[in-house]
This record gives sequence, structure tokens and C-alpha cells, in this order.
Amino acid sequence: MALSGTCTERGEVKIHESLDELSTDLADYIAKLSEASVKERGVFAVALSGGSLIDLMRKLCDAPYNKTVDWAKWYIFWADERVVAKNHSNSNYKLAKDGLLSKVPIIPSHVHSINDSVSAEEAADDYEFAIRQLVKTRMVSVSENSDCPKFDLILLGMGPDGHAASLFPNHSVLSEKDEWVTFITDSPKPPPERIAFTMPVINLASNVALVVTGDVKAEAVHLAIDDVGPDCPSLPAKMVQPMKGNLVWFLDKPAASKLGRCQFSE
Ligand SMILES: O=C(O)[C@H](O)[C@@H](O)[C@H](O)[C@H](O)COP(=O)(O)O
Repeated sequence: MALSGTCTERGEVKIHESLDELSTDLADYIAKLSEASVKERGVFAVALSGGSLIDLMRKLCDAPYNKTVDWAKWYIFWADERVVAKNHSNSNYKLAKDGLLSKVPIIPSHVHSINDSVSAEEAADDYEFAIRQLVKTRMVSVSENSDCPKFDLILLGMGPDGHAASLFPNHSVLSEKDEWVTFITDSPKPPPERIAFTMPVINLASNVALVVTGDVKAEAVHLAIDDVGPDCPSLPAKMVQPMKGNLVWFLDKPAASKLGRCQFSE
């Protein structure tokens, strides 16, 4: 049974006994959002990241979810991608294809990966253009007060330094307000060239999940969730604060081991 705690503006925090329990809870959460979104708008626009997230989503491929998840209605995007060939072992597209997308009946034309044959800057521009077309047709929803995309769900991991997507601490792209998709060529985590949704796009989503495991991330989890005062470094994961949407943290016990602020109940 996961412990659940609500930390006001920091969203819901769920702490799991094991990775197996976390995977089940994550699959249930995604399946419920998919069902609700398909019922409401006929489609489900979801953005993935790289790292351990995809393996933690593996239970979605299990038979019981075929009853609730209408894969044909899913539209897949990447909240961040490494600018490498799609068949490269560093590619987040390849990671998701091998670990998830090839195992479920997703419609190939609904999978929106980046153009991997151009520079990072061009790939970011191309990706933003592609998303603009899908916003026009409402395959991706639009925010109430602007023409910005409002993804049904954005799934993020977090690094030990508090980065989320490919938005790293102290990087200038963290303050990007005009673009929907940005690029970097100096990622501290290899490979260096990446594209990422900007913070405003992440924070306009209807739902955002931060999926974080391992004791190496405990300090960053504490800084991102607990109220640590004005000296707290500005962590990208802490800047993930959906304006009108819901934020859920999926943690295992080691990642949550330095958390102090939340009141938890079963
Ligand atoms: O492509 C990437 O590198 C990511 O999208 C990145 O933001 C990742 O999610 C975190 O670094 C956590 O990765 P792990 O879960 O593997 O630690």
C-alpha cells in the first residue's frame, strides 16, 4: 500500500514500498487518466521522458490494462529527447519503442518523435511546428488563456541534480517563456544535444507526474518538495508547478528518505 501525502502547492506525494508496487500504482494512474481523457475528448495526448521512467511504466503492457486503455486514441510525444538517431541506444524514442510502444497497439502515425537528421535547434523548431498543427486539430488540447498546448499528461523523471526533462539547474533555457520547445547543446548529462518542452508548456499540462526512485535522489527530492527556505537552490523539478493541473510525485522509499514536510496516510 502506497503512503500518500498532500503537500499543498507541491502536489500529491506517493511513497511506495517497492519498485514493483510503484509500477502498479503508476500504471493504474496512467490508465485512469487515459480512460477519463478518451471519454472527455476522444484522445489522450501524453508526453514521455527518458531514463528509468519507461521501465517503471512496463505494467501498462499487461493484459488487464487492455480493457481500460484505448491505445488507438493515444498520441505520444516526448517532453525531452536526445538529438541522436532514432536507432541509437541513447534515443528516448528507441527506449520507449523497445520498452513500451512496440508491445501495445499504438497507431504508428500517432507517435510524434523528433526529426533526428537536423541540428538540435532545428529539431526543436520542427517539433514545435508539429505540435502547433496538432493543437489546431485539438489532438493536443489548448490552454484556456493562450494558444499554448495543454497535454493531458506529461511524465517526467528527475536527476540527482534536480533536473527534469532536459531542463538543468542554472541553465538559461529554464527561463524561456516564448518557445514551446527549446534546445541545449551543453547537457551536463550526456549526450550534450537535447530538446525539451519549456517550463510554461510543462506547467500548462492537465496532469504532470514526477517519477523518482533511488537514494541518490533523496536530497533533490527533499529540496524540491520540502519547504527549505529562501536559500534553497532553484531546482527545475521544484519549478514544475502546474498552474491549473495536478502534480503527482511517484517515489520509492529511498528517494523519499529525506522528506520531512508531508503528512502521510495509507
Ligand atoms: O533523457 C533524459 O535524460 C531524461 O528525460 C531525464 O530527464 C531523465 O528522466 C532523468 O535524468 C532521470 O533519469 P533516471 O530515471 O534514469 O535517473
